[in-house]
Amino acid sequence: MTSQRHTTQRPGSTVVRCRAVARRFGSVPALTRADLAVDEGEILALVGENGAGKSTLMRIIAGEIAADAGEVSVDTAVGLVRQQLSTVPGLTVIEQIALAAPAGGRVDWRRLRREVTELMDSTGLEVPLDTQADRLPVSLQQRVEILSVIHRGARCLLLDEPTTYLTPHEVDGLFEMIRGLTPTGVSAVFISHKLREVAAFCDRVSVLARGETVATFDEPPFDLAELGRAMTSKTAAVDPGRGRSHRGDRGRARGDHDGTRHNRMRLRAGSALAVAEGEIVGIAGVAGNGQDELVATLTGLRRHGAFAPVLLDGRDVTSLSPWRRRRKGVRLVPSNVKQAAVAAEATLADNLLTARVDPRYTRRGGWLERSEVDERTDDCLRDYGVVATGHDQLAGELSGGNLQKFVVARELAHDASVLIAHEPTRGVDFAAAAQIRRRLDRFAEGGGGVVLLTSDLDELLELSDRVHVLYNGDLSQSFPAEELSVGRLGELLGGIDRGATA
Ligand SMILES: Nc1ncnc2c1ncn2[C@@H]1O[C@H](COP(=O)(O)OP(=O)(O)OP(=O)(O)O)[C@@H](O)[C@H]1O
Repeated sequence: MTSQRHTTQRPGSTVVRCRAVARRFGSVPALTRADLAVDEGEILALVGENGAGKSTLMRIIAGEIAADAGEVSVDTAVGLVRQQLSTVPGLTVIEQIALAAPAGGRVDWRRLRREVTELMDSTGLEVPLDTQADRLPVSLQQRVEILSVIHRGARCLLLDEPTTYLTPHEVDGLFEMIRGLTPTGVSAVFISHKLREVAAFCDRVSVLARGETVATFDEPPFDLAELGRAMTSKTAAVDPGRGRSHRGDRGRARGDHDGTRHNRMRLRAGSALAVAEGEIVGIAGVAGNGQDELVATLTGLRRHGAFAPVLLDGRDVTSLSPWRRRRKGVRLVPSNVKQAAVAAEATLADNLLTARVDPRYTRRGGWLERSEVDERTDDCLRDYGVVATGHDQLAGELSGGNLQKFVVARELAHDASVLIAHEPTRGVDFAAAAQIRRRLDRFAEGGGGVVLLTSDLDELLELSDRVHVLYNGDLSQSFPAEELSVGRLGELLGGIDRGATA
């Protein structure tokens, strides 16, 4: 497809320009012909399916990696907020920001603190400056990165999915702040899979598909359907099964196993949370209200008294290690897949192997059946449409969304009985998100139990049978999902009228 660009006269000079940029990683062509122009004072959205090359283009503009071909000119100070967090273990937030600050002699801590406090006031992005950054929930770590880049004096912000961990309120705050800066000539490139955010906040949209710029939309309002079509224009047909499933229909299908809902398999935290076979139990809550603690307690990573004991199949498994729980079928999609679910330097096949306990992988005598592992890995990649070269590719080389799909595939593969899914569609494009939702649904229909923690309220209501609200470390009673709406959930999330806590 030829690149389409409808130019209009815009004020402000162009501060970043890329023409016909190409870049390969080994045999993988990440970019084939990317064009991009960012003008002073504008917010440009960069959209595209998982693996389209968005992050690669940002890394080239930021000077982290070089292009193989094409022209790149950058006439301003750019600051990249990466998809993957770069929190340095052991440092406090203010130390982390000092580390990223422009070099030059000793740090004037007083001044730094004053500047960052002012920045927090003006952006509404609050963080505790004296807390160790790696102990903060990922949502706050993301805020630290954004503050750090702005504090460093970047005039063109390259924001690679900066809103994945932010609440809608924080997203509003972030854009209000950037809008406040644009009259002074600051510009931003904003990568997001949430087209609603793109439509609400951006001046222009550039679309990448399979490494090539296929369209640029210059005038809001943007036609989201047309945007979606441009994004998928170079890939196979979008899955026709996309769209909402209906809880009622699904419930009936599940009940039809044999007319009853089995309680054979249960995971239970205290008396509050119980997940039966065939059930998806949603946990709603603003990040930082105890989600990480709940997930850690359910999976055995840590024990938080408020949620223990944990029962599986009616037996107390509170003292079982995460590994032994895995052997009993408890699986996890963590909220930060890249850091917590894979070894980036290992191949996908090795990542499948180390995460699973499967007798099929060993011959008699304990020898590893390598070809079986490789085949299973390729099955996962194929089933979930993961863009990868094959089982031998290193996990760290996958794009963010493709890695997410791989981890969901791995965790849901055979022998899973309970899945703890924490933001399972984070960072994936809309077609892949719909596919992951269908897989969760199908897993439940097949008798699995799912604990779903997601900040996407539509997703929560679409998938869950019942919903608990987590607020300030307390789980509410559960509400049947069909009695809830996004508006009602919003009230519950804010702690208004939460119903009795269990
Ligand atoms: N360091 C690397 N080594 C090998 N392949 C890579 C590397 N970085 C990126 N790729 C590949 O380049 C392609 C583009 O990746 P990129 O991360 O730019 O996509 P993206 O559009 O940002 O995707 P997402 O929306 O999933 O974040 C992918 O196929 C990816 O696997």
